[in-house]
Amino acid sequence: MSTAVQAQVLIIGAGPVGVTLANLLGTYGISTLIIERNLDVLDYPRAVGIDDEALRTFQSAGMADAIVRDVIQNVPMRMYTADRRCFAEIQPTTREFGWYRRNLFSQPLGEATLRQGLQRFPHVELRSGVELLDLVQDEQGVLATISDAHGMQSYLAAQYAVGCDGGRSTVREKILKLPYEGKTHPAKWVVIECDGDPLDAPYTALHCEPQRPYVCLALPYGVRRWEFMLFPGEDGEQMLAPAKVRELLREHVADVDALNIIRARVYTHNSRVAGSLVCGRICLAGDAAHITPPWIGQGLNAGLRDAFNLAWKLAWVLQGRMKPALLASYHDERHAHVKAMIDLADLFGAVLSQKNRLLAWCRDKFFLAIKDIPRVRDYVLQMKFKPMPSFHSQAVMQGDPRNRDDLVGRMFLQSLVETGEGEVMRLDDLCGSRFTLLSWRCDVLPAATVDPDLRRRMQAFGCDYLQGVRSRSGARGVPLTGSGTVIQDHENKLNAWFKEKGVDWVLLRPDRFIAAAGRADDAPAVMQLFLDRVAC
Ligand SMILES: O=C(O)CCc1cccc(O)c1
Repeated sequence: MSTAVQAQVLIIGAGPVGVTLANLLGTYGISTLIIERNLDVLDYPRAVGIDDEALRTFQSAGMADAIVRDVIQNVPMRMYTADRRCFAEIQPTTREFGWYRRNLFSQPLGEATLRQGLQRFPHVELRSGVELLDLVQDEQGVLATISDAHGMQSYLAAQYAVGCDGGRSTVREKILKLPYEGKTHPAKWVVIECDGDPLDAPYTALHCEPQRPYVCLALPYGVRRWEFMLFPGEDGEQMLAPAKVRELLREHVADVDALNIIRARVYTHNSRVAGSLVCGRICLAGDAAHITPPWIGQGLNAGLRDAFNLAWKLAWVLQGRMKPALLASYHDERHAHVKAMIDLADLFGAVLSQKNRLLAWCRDKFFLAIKDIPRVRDYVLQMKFKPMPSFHSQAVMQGDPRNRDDLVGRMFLQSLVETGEGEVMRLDDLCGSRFTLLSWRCDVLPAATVDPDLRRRMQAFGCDYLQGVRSRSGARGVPLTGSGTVIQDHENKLNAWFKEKGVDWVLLRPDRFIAAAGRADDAPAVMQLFLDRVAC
């Protein structure tokens, strides 16, 4: 067996989270090796929901447009009472982060697209048919023992490893021996899919019928999915018999015998999170780190948030820009949010899959009674119940009076901006894989007064300076200049945001979270402080 440093990062598991992480690391210039036990992408859809934060993550990896080609965007979710009246609809109108908030995708197609994305990077390699046998770490790095498809064992060395190896993660269970805290819900569900969608129902429908709660949704390219709850005493495997499957569908389609059923599977809902997401040089992401019931379509999205949060931190540490201790912020920032999402999904599940007829009747009466109260309707319709990440960690600048703590740790909006060359583009595409100091209608780093060493430190840290101005400000045809790169607010959204928040600048991380924010005069001092805290 031979040992060589194979990569800066070793990813175990090439599911959607592992491959997204590899795409992001590839974008940041990090040599990455991703190993996967299976030879191919699994050919059946599991997760279906892709939200706006996930699309923003793909955008950062240069993959959003390719992914969206196979996505149904802006799909509502409706909830129905026991007697089939719609008592709530979720269809957010916001595109605050540049994308629709509720979208449905086909996981096998999405994964194939993400794998194609890896081919852009000579420094990223995917090895399939490879199983992890062991993983050890010391102060220098990690060493994996692997076995290939022929049973040949060898070693792989890397500086960091990330376990993206699913709910039954070897990295979490066998290597790190971490608890997977939470519960497995007692009810099993049968998931059935057919092609040639027989229904005209382009939304996700949650049917809260106590006699058998079920979910019905439309996936890309004419696939229709149903998920039926099973009752105690109903055997999952027996319910997959073709006659049983058609029996489940009989009252939901006109001609059940004409359906082309392409798959039927049994699954259980889990609500679990690993005790820690960072153990020295080994991290966990995706289902290896947490697992969420599907009710609010957040399982995969949570994993993609992990990838976005972790990728730049690994890159900055590996490139010697950021202190390695800052990697701990990955756990701090993700663990709390994941827990909040799981709790919300559990609450949805408990309310919507109520089997007690009296309680279900009370629920329906209650929701029907409040559904037309404008504030309630807006709260549900706009998905305001969704817990948005809000970080308090070492990787954001909290606790300095010159800094706006209430804005720090939240995701910044994304709008269209116009460059000096007149090109209209999404803000994130302009920020690229960097930190961005974005000022609004002022120069917060004027060359005449600001220590040139600060600009040098920012540059070395990987931070650019953009100066935002109102659209069509200045004289017609005269280029706008400043000590930063001047951009125009193409949609007037930055103007509204900065006006409402009352700050003159924000410091954006590569994952588009606000690391610091404040008034013009304070920017140089806060920037110095931030760099003192995080930079090497
Ligand atoms: O977000 C969506 O539209 C789907 C959410 C969902 C709910 C219940 C089951 C499931 O597989 C997905």
